[in-house]
Amino acid sequence: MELNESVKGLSGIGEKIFQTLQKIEISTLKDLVYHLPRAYKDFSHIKKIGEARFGETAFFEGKIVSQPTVKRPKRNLEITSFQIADGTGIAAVDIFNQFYIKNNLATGNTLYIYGRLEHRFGKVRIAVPELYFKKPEEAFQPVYPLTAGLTQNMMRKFIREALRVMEPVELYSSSFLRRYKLPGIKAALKEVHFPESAAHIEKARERIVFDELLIFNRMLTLLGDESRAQSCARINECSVQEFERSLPFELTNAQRRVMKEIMDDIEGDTVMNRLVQGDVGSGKTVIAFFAMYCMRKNGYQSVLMAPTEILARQHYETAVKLFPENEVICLTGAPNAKKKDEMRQKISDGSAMIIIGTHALLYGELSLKRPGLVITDEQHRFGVKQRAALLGGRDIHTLIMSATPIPRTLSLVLFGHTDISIVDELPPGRKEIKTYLIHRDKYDAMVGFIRRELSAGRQCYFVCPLIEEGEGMEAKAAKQMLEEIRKFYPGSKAALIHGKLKNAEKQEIMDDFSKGKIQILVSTTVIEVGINVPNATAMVIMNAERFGLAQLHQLRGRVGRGGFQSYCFLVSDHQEAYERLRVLVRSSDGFEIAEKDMQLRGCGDIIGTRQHGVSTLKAANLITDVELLTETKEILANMEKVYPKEYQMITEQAKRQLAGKLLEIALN
Ligand SMILES: Nc1ncnc2c1ncn2[C@@H]1O[C@H](COP(=O)(O)OP(=O)(O)OP(=O)(O)O)[C@@H](O)[C@H]1O
Repeated sequence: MELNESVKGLSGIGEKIFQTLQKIEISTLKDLVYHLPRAYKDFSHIKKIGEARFGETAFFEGKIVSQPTVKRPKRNLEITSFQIADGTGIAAVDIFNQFYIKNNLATGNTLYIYGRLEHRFGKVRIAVPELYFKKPEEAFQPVYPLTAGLTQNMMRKFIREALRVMEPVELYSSSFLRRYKLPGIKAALKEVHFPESAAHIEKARERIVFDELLIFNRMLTLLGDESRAQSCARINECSVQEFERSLPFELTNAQRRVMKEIMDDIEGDTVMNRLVQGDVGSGKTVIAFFAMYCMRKNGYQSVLMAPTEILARQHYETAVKLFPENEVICLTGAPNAKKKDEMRQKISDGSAMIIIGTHALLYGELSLKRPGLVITDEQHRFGVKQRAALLGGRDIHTLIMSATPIPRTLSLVLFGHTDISIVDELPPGRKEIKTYLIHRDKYDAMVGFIRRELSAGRQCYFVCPLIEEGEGMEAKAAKQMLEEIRKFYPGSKAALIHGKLKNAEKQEIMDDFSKGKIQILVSTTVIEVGINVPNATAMVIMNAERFGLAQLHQLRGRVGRGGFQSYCFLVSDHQEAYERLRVLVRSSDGFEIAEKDMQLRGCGDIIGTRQHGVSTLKAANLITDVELLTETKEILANMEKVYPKEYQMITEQAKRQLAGKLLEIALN
């Protein structure tokens, strides 16, 4: 069978199981054999009770030394207890409701138990025990990520069967495999699922990660490597000093440096392709506006693509302060058809110089008279070239703004073909945001503290997390929060903003909040990126344990944007999350926090990868596999010459995955 055939052809997979498998993104044989174990049970080594550490999960062998006793503390619950000994120690074992096993237990029988050794209530015990009457044949048993309706046994059976009937495609020649000390793909897939030894697992996983990262690197070069086009825009008249005179503040040195870098780019002969990274509140927006200012000064139009409508509006408000109002256009909300036509007209006849909108609105709709620059955010960079082309040609400058700090080692790989500017300085007068972990006992004190902030004229945010069960629930939780808050602070005006509201409603609430007509904004995470209300000084994040650190840092960055001392309260009753959350209490450095977050949770959320582009990585972790990431990047650099056939194969794979991604983005 072929790799991309449906798993439906496998024995045991009918329509119902097929649908269940799809929930964990398995439709084809390829998906199935690349559904890798998240752990292995190690049966290769029998651990002695006397030698295992408490807390260690291991495989034990012992004889039953006490007559099993049965208790029924509740209806439907039966606990069978006994002890085993192996010459080095004795451990107690409890099993629940496993009637079949219970009947086979007798003093003197030998048992194999896989479980966690614990010391509780004065006794050594084996917790979560799995009992075997015979030693399992395999040395390691894979443990797969599952969903309801699937069992480990089923997965093992399906994967074994898939490996038997299909022939994986080998991307490399034997000399390539020898050169990089890699096992063949067939062996690697077999070993990653049904390994003979720990060393085999490591080798097999490395091969699979190697492929993923090589293809990933190729995807990045495909996105970035077309030799830089000649720039169409002739820019020679712009000055940082002159721009600065139109601002209400002095620029920081970092801002000036980055603006200078942009100027050098756009005054050159080839198009700019630059990423601006900076921590929350470091003042990236003004840098974007400087680039637009240069374009306008030289008669070219700029397009600013914002990730949300609220942000597009906010940028519009800033833009009209810096540019003549009739030259700025904001394509958000649903202006009536006549207005829309007028806007299109102004864009195509060149009287609109600054065009702001969301990605969706700007996609494929416009024809610009003199396009010069497209500014987008980091999450939407995949496909930005395609969009630039739609807006009028590939010789347009692009500037990418990153709202998420990405650790340097990683950004060098991810953005290897993009120039990077870092805004590594905050505007003067910013005070560190004081961050506290709030347990239920302290909640009232926090409520009182915020009351004082409100009476001093400040504003605050209360953020409720997205609740898994669906958006309806999310809105409900936030609504309850709003009621509660109105009771807490009867003298202040509070409003609720969430994703289900109409854009015009959202906009009105945001406007009222930024003008100070509303003092308390209760919100789901719609406020996450970019919102800028300098008078807001307190950020309360409910159920903080549900958020990633990088996301919390972004949320926290909504306060502390003016000169006032600001506060962030992470409300959580989940003590087990405190260690992770303390990273935020200790650090205000977005780069450090992002790195920690990636180590703890993988990279998905950080670079917006789950939705946008890198979800092709299943086995690889961009932080822990960073060495292999760099190595594959180096291999790729010479591969076309030395291993042209392999290069071809990798390129095809990369193109196929990229096409899928771009389609996904276009449809979003
Ligand atoms: N040099 C400066 N001096 C004083 N204030 C500044 C300076 N640069 C920017 N600001 C102000 O700092 C605030 C934050 O700037 P901006 O919104 O550009 O941050 P950002 O880097 O985009 O942050 P985020 O990623 O959180 O959206 C704004 O109110 C802006 O007007």
